[in-house]
Amino acid sequence: MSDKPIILVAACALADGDGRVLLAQRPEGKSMAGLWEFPGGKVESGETPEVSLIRELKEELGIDASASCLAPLTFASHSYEKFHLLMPLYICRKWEGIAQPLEGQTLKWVAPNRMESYPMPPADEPLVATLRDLL
Ligand SMILES: Nc1nc2c([nH]c(=O)n2[C@H]2C[C@H](O)[C@@H](COP(=O)(O)OP(=O)(O)OP(=O)(O)O)O2)c(=O)[nH]1
Repeated sequence: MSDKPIILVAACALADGDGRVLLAQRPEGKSMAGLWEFPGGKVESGETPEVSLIRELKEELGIDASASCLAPLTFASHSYEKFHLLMPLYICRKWEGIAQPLEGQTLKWVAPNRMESYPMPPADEPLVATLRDLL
């Protein structure tokens, strides 16, 4: 049993033609500031994870993705102090536009075997191996 709320966050590994993935560094002032994460965010009421992710990719990066280009990859299930995070991670290899840091974040295209140089939230650490196997 857990009395923590389950927070649903949809996230995406955007993968370029060289097998690199886009990481975003959480800005100062946010929880877990300075850590590198996959773009995405909380699924809001009335949204599917895919609709939420398409909205977040537009808001955070200015790119257009379609649901048909979001493939389920893996997920994180991790207990933080105040909530339990359930985070489906999609992979997307095709989108329109060029990713830009529209919300004060720093962006970096990183090969999965170099991700240990980019500290990530604890929930994300087990996900990196799946990316390394795939890309
Ligand atoms: N987008 C994203 N969020 C992640 C990842 N790993 C991880 O633990 N998270 C957590 C951080 C946040 O607590 C939550 C995402 O919330 P959010 O993106 O909608 O909101 P936020 O950054 O303003 O977060 P917060 O201030 O409410 O903590 O999921 C990840 O790889 N990508």
